[in-house]
Amino acid sequence: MAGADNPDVPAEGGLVAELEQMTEAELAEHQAEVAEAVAPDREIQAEVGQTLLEVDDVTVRFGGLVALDAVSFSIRRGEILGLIGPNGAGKTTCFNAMTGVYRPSSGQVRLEGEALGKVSKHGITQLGVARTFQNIRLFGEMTALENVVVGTDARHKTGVLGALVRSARHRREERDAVDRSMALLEFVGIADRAADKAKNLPYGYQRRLEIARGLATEPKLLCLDEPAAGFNPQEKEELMGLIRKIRDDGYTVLLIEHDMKLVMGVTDRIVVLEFGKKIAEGLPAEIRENPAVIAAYLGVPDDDVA
Ligand SMILES: Nc1ncnc2c1ncn2[C@@H]1O[C@H](COP(=O)(O)OP(=O)(O)OP(=O)(O)O)[C@@H](O)[C@H]1O
Repeated sequence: MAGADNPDVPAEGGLVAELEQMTEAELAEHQAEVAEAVAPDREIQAEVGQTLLEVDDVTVRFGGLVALDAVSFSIRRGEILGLIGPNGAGKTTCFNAMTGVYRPSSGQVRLEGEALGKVSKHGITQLGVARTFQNIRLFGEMTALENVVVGTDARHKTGVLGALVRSARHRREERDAVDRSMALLEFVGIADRAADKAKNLPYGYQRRLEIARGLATEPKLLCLDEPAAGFNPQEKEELMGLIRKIRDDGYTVLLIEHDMKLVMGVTDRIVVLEFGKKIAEGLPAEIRENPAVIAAYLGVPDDDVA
């Protein structure tokens, strides 16, 4: 496995120094190579705008509490969809119903037309839905690079036997995984700390590492649960740039976020939940003017809104 002694991992600062010495043309070519490595599945771009995932009349109950009440919406390929609503509105429950953590009490979630009701959490990841968590969940004792390499496992084709005998395919997959993981770390802007243990990374780096790990599974849909929590305004600005870059690289993104400015600034469309029900759906400009949304947020300070 990759690690501090692995020759594939550049020495701290090595990559940054290398990039600084490149001409503009070399840098552009290098960035195109990184983008290609990050999203190898280019065909997804051809289908931008088609429905990727449908939440169809989904209800989730916890005993007597209806956390999600007959909610329906679609996520289209190539868009950044914002899922917002006051505290307790049902956003995380919706994420959990989409990613197999909870099973809907009724209704269906479908990915590319395939019902996910009986698919395991791992199976849903393999079908192409990745997520990050409100509370960061990294392998603290592993390096940043190793955390991302682990994420690529969802795509490996070699079975246990192939891995045990270290077949040629297994070795190639391992090499490709390290290369792609390095490209992902560079893509999210933390390649200079690839060899550091995750637990020793600054908070903002850990959040970016979670995103890199999600992208490592080559998801059709990347779900981000409050990725800007705890960020200062400049970090939020940079995160918005990264989320746009992910979308521009061909991915589809679902975003739960508490910061209204960030949500309005980065999303293509927004779905609003309140008390488990969908109360609005539309373009950011429409949502901002929507009377039901304004009423739902009345009295909620600007930076506590999502
Ligand atoms: N596992 C659970 N068991 C019981 N009730 C739950 C569970 N998960 C969520 N709930 C309840 O369901 C409702 C919706 O919660 P959810 O966490 O989905 O809201 P949210 O919009 O993500 O809120 P926040 O912005 O505070 O994270 C809340 O009333 C919550 O207390």
